[in-house]
Amino acid sequence: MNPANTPAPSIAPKLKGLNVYLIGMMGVGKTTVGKVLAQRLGYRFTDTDALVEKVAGRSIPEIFATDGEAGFRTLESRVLGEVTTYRRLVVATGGGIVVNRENWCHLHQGLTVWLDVPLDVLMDRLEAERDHRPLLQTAEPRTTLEFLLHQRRPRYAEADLTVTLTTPETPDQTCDRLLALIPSVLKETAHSEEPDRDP
Ligand SMILES: Nc1ncnc2c1ncn2[C@@H]1O[C@H](COP(=O)(O)OP(=O)(O)O)[C@@H](O)[C@H]1O
Ligand SMILES: O=C(O)C1=C[C@@H](OP(=O)(O)O)[C@@H](O)[C@H](O)C1
Ligand SMILES: [Mg+2]
Repeated sequence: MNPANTPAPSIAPKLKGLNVYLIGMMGVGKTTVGKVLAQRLGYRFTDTDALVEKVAGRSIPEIFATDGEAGFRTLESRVLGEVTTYRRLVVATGGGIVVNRENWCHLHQGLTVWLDVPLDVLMDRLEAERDHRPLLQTAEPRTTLEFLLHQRRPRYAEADLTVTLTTPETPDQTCDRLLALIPSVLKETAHSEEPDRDP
């Protein structure tokens, strides 16, 4: 296992340029862990939420307010399609990206990783950040989160890898466990090496 913050040079070549897509509920740490993972792999990091905001020129709450969830999902699918034309990316996705079946055509081109974190931990983490998550602007955010997780769990379970948080750990420790699991799902012959393309 790698000590925290050290690169993982032996894993990156095994990925042969495949993008890594982090999926899971709001608050599981896709954005936070994704940044660390990219650093460790020597990959670039991107976040579909940030790309949606850039394309729209508005924040996610503003997009939901003006165009509704449907408008947001259209933009999200579009940026995901664009992201998949690049290689060597760690991609933090938005929690609901798994719901649209067509998005899986893109996600399945890379390695998908479900970060699974208990609901209580999610609620604690999201308490101070609910303003940034329009879907949690309800009278009973915990019930909402529980309902969404129930609906989405079968989709998240389609990931190539699952990393479940059982005890509190840092994003680096989550990365350690994830990096250790990656070789188990990579076939030696899968995906030939191709040169990088500039964005
Ligand atoms: N391993 C962790 N331990 C404690 N807090 C974390 C951890 N990972 C993420 N967080 C915190 O949880 C919140 C949500 O994390 P974020 O990366 O935005 O999740 P997501 O992108 O999955 O919605 C942030 O405040 C972040 O600092
Ligand atoms: O779960 C969802 O449907 C959403 C999750 C958010 O991203 P995070 O999962 O990064 O919070 C963001 O895409 C949007 O608010 C909708
Ligand atoms: Mg995020």
